[in-house]
Amino acid sequence: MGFLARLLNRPGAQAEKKLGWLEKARPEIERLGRSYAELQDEEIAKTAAEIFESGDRRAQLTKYAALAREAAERALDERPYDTQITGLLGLLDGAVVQLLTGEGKTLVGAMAAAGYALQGRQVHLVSVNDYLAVRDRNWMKPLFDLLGVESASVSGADSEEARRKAYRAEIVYASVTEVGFDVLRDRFVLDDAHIRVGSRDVVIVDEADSVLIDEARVPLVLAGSTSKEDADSAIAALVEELVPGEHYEVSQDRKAVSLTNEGIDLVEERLDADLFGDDSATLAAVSLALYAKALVHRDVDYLVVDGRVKLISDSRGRVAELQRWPDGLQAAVEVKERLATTESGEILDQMTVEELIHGYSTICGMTGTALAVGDDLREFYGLEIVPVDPHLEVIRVDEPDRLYTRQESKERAIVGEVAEQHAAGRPVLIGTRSVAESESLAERLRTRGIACEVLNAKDDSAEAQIIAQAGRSGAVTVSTQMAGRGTDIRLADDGVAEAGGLLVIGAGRYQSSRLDDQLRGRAGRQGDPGTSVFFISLEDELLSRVPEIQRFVEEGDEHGFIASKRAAQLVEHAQRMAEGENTAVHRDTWRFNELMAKQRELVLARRREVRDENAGADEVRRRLGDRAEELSEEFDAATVDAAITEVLLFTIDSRWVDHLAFLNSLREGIHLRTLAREKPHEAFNAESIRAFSTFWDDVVADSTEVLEDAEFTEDGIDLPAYGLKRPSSTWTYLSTETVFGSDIETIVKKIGR
Ligand SMILES: Nc1ncnc2c1ncn2[C@@H]1O[C@H](COP(=O)(O)OP(=O)(O)OP(=O)(O)O)[C@@H](O)[C@H]1O
Repeated sequence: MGFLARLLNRPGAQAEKKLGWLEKARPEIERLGRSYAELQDEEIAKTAAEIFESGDRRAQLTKYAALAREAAERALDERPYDTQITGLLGLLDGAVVQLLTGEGKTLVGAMAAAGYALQGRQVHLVSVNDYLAVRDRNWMKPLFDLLGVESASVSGADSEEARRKAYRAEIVYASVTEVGFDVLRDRFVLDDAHIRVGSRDVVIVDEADSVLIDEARVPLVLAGSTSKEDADSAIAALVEELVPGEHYEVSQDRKAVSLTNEGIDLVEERLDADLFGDDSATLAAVSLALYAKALVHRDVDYLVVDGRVKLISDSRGRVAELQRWPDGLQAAVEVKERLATTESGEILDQMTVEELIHGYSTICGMTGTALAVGDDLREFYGLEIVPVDPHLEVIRVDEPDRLYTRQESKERAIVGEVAEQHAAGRPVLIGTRSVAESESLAERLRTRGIACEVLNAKDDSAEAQIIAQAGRSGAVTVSTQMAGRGTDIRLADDGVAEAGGLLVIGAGRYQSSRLDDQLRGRAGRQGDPGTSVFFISLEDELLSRVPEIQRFVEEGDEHGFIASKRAAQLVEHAQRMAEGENTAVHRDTWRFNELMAKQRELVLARRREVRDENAGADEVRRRLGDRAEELSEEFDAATVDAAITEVLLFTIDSRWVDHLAFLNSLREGIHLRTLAREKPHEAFNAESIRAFSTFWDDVVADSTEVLEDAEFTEDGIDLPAYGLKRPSSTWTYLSTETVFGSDIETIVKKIGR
C-alpha cells in the first residue's frame, strides 16, 4: 500500500483538524500570561468579561487562553499544560478533542465551558454519570467563580425546583441521562409553557466517543406512572418450557430468536391462540418472553438490584439508570425473574441520545479515543477531531494478546498471572466483559488467597473510592468495563513505579478496539510505567464471527495456550467485523431517527392545525375509539373524514412512542422476525399498505416527500431516500399493530376498498 493510501486508510485520518495558528500564538499567550499575572483576583472577572467584546477571533482566543491559564493556576493550583491549551481551543472551535487518560480533561472542559459562557452562550457539560457531573462541577467551581461565570450541576436526586434553578446557570454540569430526561419532560408538555432545560445551545460532551457513537442509539425513556398491563405470567411459564433447537432457534449472531414450527404449534395449542392471525398481541408477548429467556442474561445484560431489573449499559458496563428496554421487554424480564412488574410501565416519550445531542446549536467534546471513530463523528455529527499528544510520553508496554482454548483455561491463566505480579508488589486491574465474569474471576482469586475488590456496576461514587486505592502496591481490582472518566488510577508512592506500575489485564477483547484502548489507558497515565495485556479464549463471544478460528483448539498446549500468529490475526478480524456491524446498525438508526423526527414535527404541526380548524374535533374524538364503524351512520362524510383525521392524528400522537420503541427494538435486534415470516398477516398485503400510504399522505401532506420514493412490492417496502429496505413482514407489523393500533385497521380496510 502506498503512503497516501495508508494515510487515508488510517481510521479517522480525514477527520483530523489542525489548529495551525496556535503554535504561532504560543509566545503571545506566554507574554499575555505574564501581564495577567499582575492582576488582582478581583480584576480577573472584569478582564474576562471584556475579552470577547472586541478584536478579531484569534486575538480573543489568544487572550482567553492566557487568562484561563492564569485563572486555573490561581483557583486550582494547576497550571494548564500546553496540551490542555490546545484542547481548550479545540473545544472552543467546535471540535472533538482527543486527550489521553489522565491528561486533565476536567480542567480543559471547564476552561472551555467558561470560554463559551463569556461569549454569552449557555453551556451544558454532559458527563456519563451523576457522580462525575457533581464532582467535576464542585472541583472546578473556584475557577468559574474567579472568571465570574455562574455554574451549577444537576443530578438525579435533585428536586424540580433545584433543577429549574440549576438550568438557569450559564454552565450546567449534568449526566446525559439527566439532561435527556429533563428535555423529555419539557417536551411532554405540548405547549411551551413548562420549559425547564432552556435552549440547547452549547454542549461539551465528555467521553464523546461513547456518548456520541456507542450510546447514540440508546433510547432515553420517559415512563409514565399509569401501570401497564401485567405481562402475562402464563405466557412466561409456557416459554420457560420451550427447548432450544426444538421449539425455537437463536440466530447465529445471537441477536434474534424465532419459534420453529413445532414451537408455534405448541404455543398455539397451549394458549389456544392463532399466533399469526388476528392475535398479534399474543405473538408479541410470546416473542418478548422468548427473547427475555434466550437472549437477555442476568448479570450480563441486566442486574437484579433491590427487586428491580436494572439494565447494564453495553458500552459502559454500568447500570443505565433511566433506560428501559423498549416494547415490553422490561416487563417480560421482570416476569422471568418473578419480580413485581414496575408500575411505571407506560412509555410516555423517548428520544435517543443522538437526538438529544442534535438539539444543540454547537456540539463539541473530549475523549481519550476519538480518532478511531473519526469517520463516524464526521458522518453523523459533522465533527472534526483535534488530536493532542500527551504532555509526557506514554511508556506503558502493551503486550501481545494471549489466546487460550477455553474460558476455563483463560481464567486460570489470568489468575496465575495476577498471582505472580501481585507477589511482586504490583497493583493489578482486571477488566471483564460482564458482571458474571467479574464474579467468577474474583472467586478464583479469593480461592488462591488473593484479596480483591470487585466493581460491580452498582454504585458510581463507591467505585470512585475503590479506584482511588487501586494504584497501591498489591491492590487487585476486578471491574466490568470502565470507560473513561472518574477512573483515574494514580500510582501510590509505595514502590509501585519501581515494580513496573499498574498491570492492566483485559479478560477478553471488547467489541471495539477503542474500548480495549480505554482499558489499556488506565495504566501509563502521565508518563507512569505500566503494562497491559489481553487474555482471550476461543469461547469468547467476539470470536463467533470467525468460525475458522475454532480449528486452533487443536493447537492448545497443556495449559490451553495457543501460540499462533494466524489465530491472532483472526482475533483482530473478528473485532473489525464487530466494529463494522455496529457502524451499520448505527447508520440505519440514524436514518430512522431523521425520518422519525421529521414525521413527528409534521404530525405535531398538523395536529395543532386540525385542532384550530375543526372545533368539533374534540367531540368527535371523544366519541371515536371503538366506535369507528358506527360513525359512518351517525355523521356525514365530511365529518367522518375529519374524525378519521383526528383519530389518526391522535393515534399517531399517542402511538408514536410505541412506534419509536419498536423501531429501537428492531435496531437492537429484538427482531420479531418470526412475525409474519411463516404466516404473513393476512389483512395487510402490498395493496393495503398502498391504500394506507395514500391515507397517510392525506393526513400528513408533506410526508409524501418521504413516501413518494417508496416502492411497495410484494417483498416489502423500499425507501431509497433513507437507504431503507424493509421486508413487508416488518413493515406490516409496524404500520398496523404498533403504530396505528387496531382501530385504524378498520379504517384502512375501508379506504382500501
Ligand atoms: N495542568 C495540570 N497540572 C497538574 N495536574 C493536573 C493538571 N491538569 C490535570 N491535572 C491532574 O491530572 C489528573 C487527571 O485529571 P483528569 O481526571 O481531569 O484527567 P482525565 O483526562 O479526565 O482522565 P480520565 O480519562 O482518567 O478521567 C488529576 O488528578 C488532575 O488534578
